[in-house]
Amino acid sequence: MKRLEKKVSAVLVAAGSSTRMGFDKLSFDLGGETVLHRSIRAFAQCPLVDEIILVAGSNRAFAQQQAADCAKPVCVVAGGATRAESAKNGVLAASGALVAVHDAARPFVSQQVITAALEAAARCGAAAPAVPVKDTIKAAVRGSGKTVPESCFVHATPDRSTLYAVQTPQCFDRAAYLAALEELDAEKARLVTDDCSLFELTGRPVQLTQGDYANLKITTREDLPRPEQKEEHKMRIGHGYDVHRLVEGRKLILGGVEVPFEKGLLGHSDADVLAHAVMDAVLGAAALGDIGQHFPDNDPAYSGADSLKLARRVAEILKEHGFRIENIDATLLCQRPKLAPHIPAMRRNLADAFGLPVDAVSVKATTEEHLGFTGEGLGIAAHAVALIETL
Ligand SMILES: Nc1ccn([C@@H]2O[C@H](COP(=O)(O)OP(=O)(O)OP(=O)(O)O)[C@@H](O)[C@H]2O)c(=O)n1
Ligand SMILES: C[C@](O)(CO)[C@H](O)COP(=O)(O)O
Repeated sequence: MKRLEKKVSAVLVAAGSSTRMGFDKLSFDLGGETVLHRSIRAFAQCPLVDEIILVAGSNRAFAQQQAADCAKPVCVVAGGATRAESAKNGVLAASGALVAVHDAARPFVSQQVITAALEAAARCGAAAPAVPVKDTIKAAVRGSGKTVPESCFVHATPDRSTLYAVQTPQCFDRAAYLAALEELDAEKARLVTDDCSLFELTGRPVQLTQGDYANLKITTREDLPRPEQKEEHKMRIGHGYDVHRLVEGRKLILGGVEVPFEKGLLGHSDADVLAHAVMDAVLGAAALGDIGQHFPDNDPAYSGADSLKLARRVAEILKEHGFRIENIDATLLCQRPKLAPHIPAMRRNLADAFGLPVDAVSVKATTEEHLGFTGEGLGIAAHAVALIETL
C-alpha cells in the first residue's frame, strides 16, 4: 500500500459511559478479544497509521493494558464529558497532519474502510465512511434513550434516496479541524454528534467514502454479536503460475532447495519457479497484484535475489493488509530431474518463509509425459493455489 505523504494519527475515542448498554461495552469479549482491543488492532495493522491516541475516561488502566501489545506508538489521554470533547482532546494530543477519529465502539472496521477515508481526507481535507440507510427515516420529537414517547407524530419523511448513515473513522486535516473548532461557537461544537459536522457547520467540504454495514457501533445489547454473528473471517482464493527456461550454467533452485541437475532455471532472480507461483497465488488471493509489480525484474535490487526472502516480504504484505494465509497447494511440472526426494525440504522452506505450519503447505510434482515444453525438458512450470482469510 502506498503510504500517504502526511503523518497520520488515529484517535480512538474510548471515554464513554456505556449508559445505553448498561455495562462496560468496550471490555465485552468478542471471542478471545475485547471490543477495545479489536479497535486498537484495526489501526495498529493499518500501514497508513503512524501513531494511536487513545482517549480514555475512568477506564484508563484498562485502556493502557489493552494497548500494551500494540506495535505502534500509543499515547493515552483523558476524555471529556461528551464524545465531541473527547475527540477534541484526542486531536489536540495528536502529532499527525492527518487525524482519523474512530469510535472505539466500532470494532469491526475494515482496512478498506480506514484506507478509503484516509486517502480521501488527504485529498480534500475531510472524509467519513458512509452507507446508504436501509430503513425509511421519520423526523419526529425524540424521547429519551431507546424509547418512543407516547404521542409521537411524524413531522416529515426525508427522501431516503439522499440519505446515508455515517460511520467512523472520520478523517481530517488536523489544522483544518482546529481552525473549524476556533470558528464555531464552543457550545455548538460540544453538541455535534459527529466530527464531520464541525467541517459542515463552518462551510468546509466533507467527502463520503464507502463504509461497511458490518462497521456497526456497539451501542445497545441488540448490537452485541450473537454466536452466529461472531466476526466473520472472509475466505479468498488465489492462483499463481510461473515458468522458467532450463539452461546450462545455472543452479536449479526450487522452493529454496538447490536440486542437483546439469541445468538450472534462467531468470533475473534465482528463478525459483515454485516460490514465484506460490507468491503470485498468495498476492492474487488478496488482489494485491503479482511479484512482477512488487519486485520488478528490471530492478537491480532483485538481481540473483533469493526468492524465499521475497516470499517473507509477501507474507508481511499480506499481514499488513489484514489477511492470514490458511494453506497453499502447488504443483511443479517437470520432466527431469526427479523431485520427490526434495519435496519435504521445499515444503519446510516455504512454510518457514510464509510463517505457516508444514502441513499447511503442499508441494507436488508431475511430468507431462514428454509432451509440451516441460515434457521436452526445455523448462519447468509451477501452478499454485492459496487460501487466505481476513484477520
Ligand atoms: N464522553 C464520551 C462519550 C463517548 N465517547 C466514545 O465515543 C464512542 C461513541 O459513543 P457511544 O457509543 O455513545 O458510547 P458511550 O458514550 O459509551 O455510550 P452511551 O452514550 O450509551 O453512554 C465510544 O467509543 C465512546 O467510548 C468518548 O470517548 N467520550
Ligand atoms: C460519530 C458517530 O459514530 C457517527 O455515526 C455517531 O454520531 C456517534 O454517536 P454517539 O451517540 O456519540 O455514539
